[in-house]
Amino acid sequence: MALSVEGVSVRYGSFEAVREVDLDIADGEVLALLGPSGSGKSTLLRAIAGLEPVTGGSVRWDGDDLARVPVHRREFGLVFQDGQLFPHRDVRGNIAFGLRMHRVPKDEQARRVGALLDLVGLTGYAGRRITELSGGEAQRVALARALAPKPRLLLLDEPLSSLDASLREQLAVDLAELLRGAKITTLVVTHDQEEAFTLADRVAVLERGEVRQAGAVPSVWRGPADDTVAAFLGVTTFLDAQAADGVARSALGPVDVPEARDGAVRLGLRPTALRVAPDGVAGEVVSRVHRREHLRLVVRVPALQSTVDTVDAVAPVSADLRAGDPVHLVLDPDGVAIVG
Ligand SMILES: Nc1ncnc2c1ncn2[C@@H]1O[C@H](COP(=O)(O)OP(=O)(O)OP(=O)(O)O)[C@@H](O)[C@H]1O
Repeated sequence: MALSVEGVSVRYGSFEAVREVDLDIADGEVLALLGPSGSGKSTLLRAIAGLEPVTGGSVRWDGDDLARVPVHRREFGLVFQDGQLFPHRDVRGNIAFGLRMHRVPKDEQARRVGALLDLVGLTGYAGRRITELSGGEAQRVALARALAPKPRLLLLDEPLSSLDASLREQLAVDLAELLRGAKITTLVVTHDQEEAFTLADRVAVLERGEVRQAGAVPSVWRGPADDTVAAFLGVTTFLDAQAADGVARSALGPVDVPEARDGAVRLGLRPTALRVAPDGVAGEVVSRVHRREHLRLVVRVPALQSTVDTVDAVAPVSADLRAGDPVHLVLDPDGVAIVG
C-alpha cells in the first residue's frame, strides 16, 4: 500500500471529529472520501497531510510512519476548495513555486510549467495574472501548482465545489481523465456523490467521523452497506423483496439484480429505478418537479400502502404530468441497489 491510515482519531477538545479510521490507497489509485457536511472528511484529509495532529493511530507511507514528518516533507500535493493561489504572482510564478523551493534549474522550471499547463488544459496561460482567471481556470492552476513537484500523493479537498454546476461536471470529467492518465495517487474529499463516483476508483463513506463503508465504486453504488449510506447515495425508497436466480420480486414487480443472493433482500430504489411507462404498477402523481434530464415525480402507489406510501419516480421531461394524474411505473435495474 502506498498510503495506510490505521486507527486514526482526531479530537477537537472533547469532540472526536475522526474516530479510529482505517484507510488504504494503492499506488496510482484514486480514493474519494465521501460524506455529509461535518462528517470529518476535511479533518481526516488534514490529518493525513500533517496539518492536524492525530490523537490516535498512524499514517504511513510505504510502511514508514509519518508521525514525525512535517507537512512540507511528506511530498504530498494539496488543493483546497478555493485554490489559495498567490494573487501577486502570475500563473507561471504560482506553478513554479514548489519547483523554486526544490531548487529546480530555471530552464527545467519553464519546461515543467509548460507541460503542466498543457496537462490541465491551459496552454499559453503562463503570463496571466491570477486576478484575470475564471474560477475553473484558477482551480486548474492550483492543480498544476500542486502537481509541479511531482508529489507522491495528491490531496484534494472539495476541489470543484466553488464552481457552478455545469463547469463542475466538466472539470470532474477532465480531472478524472488527468488522474487516470498520469496514474496520480489521489485522495479527494467531496460531499457530492456524483463527483466522487466520476473521479474515484474506490470510495469511502464517512459518517460522524467513522468509515461506514469502503469499496470499489460499482460495489458501493450497487450495494450500500446500510440505510444511512444508501440514503446518502441517493436511495429514496426502501422495499423488501424476495430474490431467486438473480431476479428480485416485490410489490412493484420483478427486477433483475444479478448480484443478489437467493432469499429475502432489501432493495434501495433511486428515483430513476421507477420510470413512467404504458404498463406497470398503477399509481397517482402527488407532485412533480423539473430536473435537468427528467421530470421527478412523487407517486402514491396503492399496491404498497402497507409498507411505503409514496415513491419517487421519473418521467421524460416532455411528459405532461400533473398532481392527480394516473400513471404506471416499471422498475429499471440501473437505479436499484441491494442494501446491507
Ligand atoms: N478547528 C476545529 N475546532 C473544533 N471543531 C472543529 C474544527 N474543525 C472542524 N471541527 C468540527 O469537526 C467536525 C468535522 O469537520 P470537518 O470539516 O472535518 O467536516 P467535513 O466532513 O469536511 O464537512 P464539510 O463538508 O462541511 O467541509 C465538524 O463537526 C466540525 O464542526
